[in-house]
Amino acid sequence: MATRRILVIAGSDSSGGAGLEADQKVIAAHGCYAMTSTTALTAQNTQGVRGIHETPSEFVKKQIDACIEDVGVDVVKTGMLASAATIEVVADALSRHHVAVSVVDPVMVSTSGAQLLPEAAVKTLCGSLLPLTTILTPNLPEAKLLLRTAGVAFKEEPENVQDVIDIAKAIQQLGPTYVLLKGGHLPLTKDRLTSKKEADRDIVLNVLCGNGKILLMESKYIVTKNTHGTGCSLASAIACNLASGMDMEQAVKLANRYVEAGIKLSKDIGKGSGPINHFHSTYSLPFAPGGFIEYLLERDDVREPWKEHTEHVFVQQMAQGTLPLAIFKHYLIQDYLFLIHFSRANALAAYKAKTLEDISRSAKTVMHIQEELKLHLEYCKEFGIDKEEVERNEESQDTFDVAHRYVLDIGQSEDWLALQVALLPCLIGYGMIAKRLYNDPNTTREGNIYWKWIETYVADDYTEATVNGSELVEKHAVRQSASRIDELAQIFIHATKMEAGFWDMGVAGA
Ligand SMILES: Cc1ncc(COP(=O)(O)O)c(N)n1
Repeated sequence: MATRRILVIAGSDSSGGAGLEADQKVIAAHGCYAMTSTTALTAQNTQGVRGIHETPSEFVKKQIDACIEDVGVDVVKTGMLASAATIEVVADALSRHHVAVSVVDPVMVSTSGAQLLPEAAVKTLCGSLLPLTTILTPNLPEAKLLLRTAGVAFKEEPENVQDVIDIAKAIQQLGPTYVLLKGGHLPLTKDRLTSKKEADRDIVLNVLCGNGKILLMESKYIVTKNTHGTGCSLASAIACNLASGMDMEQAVKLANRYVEAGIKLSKDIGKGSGPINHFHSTYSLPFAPGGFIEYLLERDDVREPWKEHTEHVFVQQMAQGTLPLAIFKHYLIQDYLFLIHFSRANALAAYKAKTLEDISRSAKTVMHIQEELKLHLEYCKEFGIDKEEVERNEESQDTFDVAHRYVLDIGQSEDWLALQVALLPCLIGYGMIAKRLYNDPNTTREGNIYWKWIETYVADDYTEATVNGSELVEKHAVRQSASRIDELAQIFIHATKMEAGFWDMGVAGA
């Protein structure tokens, strides 16, 4: 999907819960691209507004033009506009740049009671901006102020649903294509009536009016102090949904649910009315794309088992050439048998893969292992072990048995990626061991009968296989959830311990 660009024209809330700070969080959480034109700075926190520093209107215009003339824009969202002059600038910009969709949150007074738009500017808002607005999102106090300013008669104290609908309709007459009248300031009773009693509050009713239709959206009234910036967040969520191509009803319904969950899942921040949780459905992975394996190896719970696997005494003795030959021979035979099981596991991975590309990759690995097995037999010959002897040997029924059963069990009970991760410690482990020993000046080269083993696993052939396998895992890792990544890490740890166990078996088994 093309990048969806949202230009926010609003004030900054230094405490990050409302204003363009909230807008940008919402936009990021929706996967859209946010640009800003800052109308004012506020010194603000969850308890109140301490000061307002207005941006000169000409500068607001400069920011808008700079963004749209270069990046372009899909939806403009406005919040605190601070002055009549800035409202004129915004209205002029919407016309000049032929902005197709605009979401206007008529911010006038903050929840904490600070005046964010002078009363005198409300007239300008009605006259200049509302006729250009795609959707206006007033709360009830804002709606009343708009109607009073426009000189429209309405029922000041709505008592039931119809009264609220009438207000929404009256606002729509002022020019916006759609009006979303937010009912958070007037929770209704179970019977959809107004009540002065706190205990009767049960339902929040939002009314969407436009396109000749009225849509009533109800949600449960939530008792919470964390509502700072809900209006800003709702309008931004609508802007994102519209930019994504949704129709108005769907955009508003989804945005309502987004904010509702944000209120429910908010954490107390600050001493006053805290912000909603903007990222309740955004789970970021602990690694950048392509960095899954590196992340795994750096994890606290992986480092120790990984070291036990890759720096095992068996490996160190190979490097020094001091590993008893009988132990190595036993290992060679067991490794041959292991490779057969490793092929089976890869064949199972081919079966579990969803695309032909991934099936082919696993099949290629099986073919690769077949070649490796031939080389392995030749290698065995050098140590005086012939094919018959290798095949006469039974698998040891100890750790080794447990090790390949574990991989195959993961393969059967879990998904394709889990199986790939279970195979990973063997695949990349051998490559990393060999590379380290190959580059270590302390490794004995002259006369070391195990030097060839090291060379085998730094050779292009094997390196290619590890790159192939790693890329495959990386490609799929970025599509997982954070909690799944944790589960995969546990599988990796277990499989790594099995690899270390394989070396243990080598040392003990001969
Ligand atoms: C910069 C800025 N913009 C908007 C609001 C309204 O948010 P709320 O109604 O939650 O106080 C605000 N407090 N500050």
